[in-house]
Amino acid sequence: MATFDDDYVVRTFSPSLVDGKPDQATEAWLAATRIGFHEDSDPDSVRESAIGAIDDGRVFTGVYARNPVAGSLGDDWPVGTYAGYTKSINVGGGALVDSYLVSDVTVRATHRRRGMLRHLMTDRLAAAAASGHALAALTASESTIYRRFGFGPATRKRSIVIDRRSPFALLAQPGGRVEMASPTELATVAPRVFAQFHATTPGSVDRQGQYANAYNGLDYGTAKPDKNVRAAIHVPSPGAPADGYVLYSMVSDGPLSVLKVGDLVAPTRDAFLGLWDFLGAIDLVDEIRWSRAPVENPLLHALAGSRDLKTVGESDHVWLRVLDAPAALSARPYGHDGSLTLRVHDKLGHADGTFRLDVTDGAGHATRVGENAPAALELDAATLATLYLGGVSASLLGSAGLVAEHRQGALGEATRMFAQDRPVYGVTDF
Ligand SMILES: CC(=O)SCCNC(=O)CCNC(=O)[C@H](O)C(C)(C)COP(=O)(O)OP(=O)(O)OC[C@H]1O[C@@H](n2cnc3c(N)ncnc32)[C@H](O)[C@@H]1OP(=O)(O)O
Repeated sequence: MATFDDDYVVRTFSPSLVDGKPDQATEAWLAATRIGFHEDSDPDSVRESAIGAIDDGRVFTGVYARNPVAGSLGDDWPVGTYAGYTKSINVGGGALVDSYLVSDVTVRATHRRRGMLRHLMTDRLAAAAASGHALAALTASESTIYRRFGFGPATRKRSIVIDRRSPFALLAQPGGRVEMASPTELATVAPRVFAQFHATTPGSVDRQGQYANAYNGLDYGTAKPDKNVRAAIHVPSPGAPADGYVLYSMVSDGPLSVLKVGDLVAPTRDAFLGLWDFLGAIDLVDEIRWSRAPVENPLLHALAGSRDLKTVGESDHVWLRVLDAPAALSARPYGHDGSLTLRVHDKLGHADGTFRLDVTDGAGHATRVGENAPAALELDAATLATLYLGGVSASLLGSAGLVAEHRQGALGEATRMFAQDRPVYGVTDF
């Protein structure tokens, strides 16, 4: 029986431009990912993706058929694609951990279910672990694919709709002031505000280079002027730099006039409430829709008419993967002191073993201990990833049947230890 290597050759390379355009390998790789995600091959989008990928330091991996069928897409078009790069993740208390991000995973329909994803994921995660990454992360197209590779859902997002046909009023008046901003102003404000959000929000993933398009009033994908987008900034006091911003646009949905919140980044209470006060004050709006709302949303509690806010969807957002358990567990701060021994099962091996976590004055120190050391909790690598960030409690994961408690009270202890002092949330799509 033919092996993977008989049929395919795997090439890993850095994307590059020649005379401002993606070189042949880069262009073919990007065009192939667009087939996988049902996106068009607009040359502007392909160029912008290449520029963004270079800015991020992405490494592309392509799987190429050794014997392509005559007349099929060119030999330089991969039948499988995969990208990896490094960005930081806030793991709590302002601790940022450089993590290995996985993106653009596609396998051509004519080559699927032959183990190509498994081959790529196994090989690339091993390389990421060998290069010293303690964590990997991705956002998933489907929720049933990545658990088998040790990824667990770590942050969630909500889609909300606010009925603006009822009066919009906040219970507390925010400080500071909101004004509409020009795209040029936003290009300076947005990266700084996001950096503040990223430094203070557990679960935040640093943003990729292509976000600069949105900050400049351009379409994220094509870098063409986005004529529908509007921007506003929040300023905490006269003359102070802006500490929050929102990008939004108006769309029609049948008879409804809808304000769509595109990107709202507000690291402070006043910025968050001030920007919402502004959005709620815009006339000729029937609904406000926001698809990146936090699960623990202050707006629900801030609204006088809280029933006007409806959650219309919720899903997993960032999936984490622990590649080095002692390093990852030692990197984040903890809400409660204590000691826990965790037995972790990991089919890919990276986080497999028994680990003792000691927390003193909120600082964690984790070490690998002997396989036979008595463990208080037992879980698989995907569940460890979910537990790690603190967005889901150990007790809840225990109730879901994902953590076995071998010492009475250990689930409660882990719940207190892993709790974050701020809601776990992120505003980066990658
Ligand atoms: C991080 C990201 O980029 S998310 C985006 C992922 N890409 C997409 O959704 C684009 C469209 N889909 C595809 O390109 C492909 O179908 C992929 C990448 C999802 C799967 O690629 P394949 O090469 O067919 O997967 P492969 O044959 O290696 O399967 C590996 C395992 O995952 C499972 N699997 C693969 N696809 C799916 C799926 N859609 N749902 C559930 N399980 C799946 C397989 O059953 C197999 O399980 P096993 O090894 O435990 O028996």
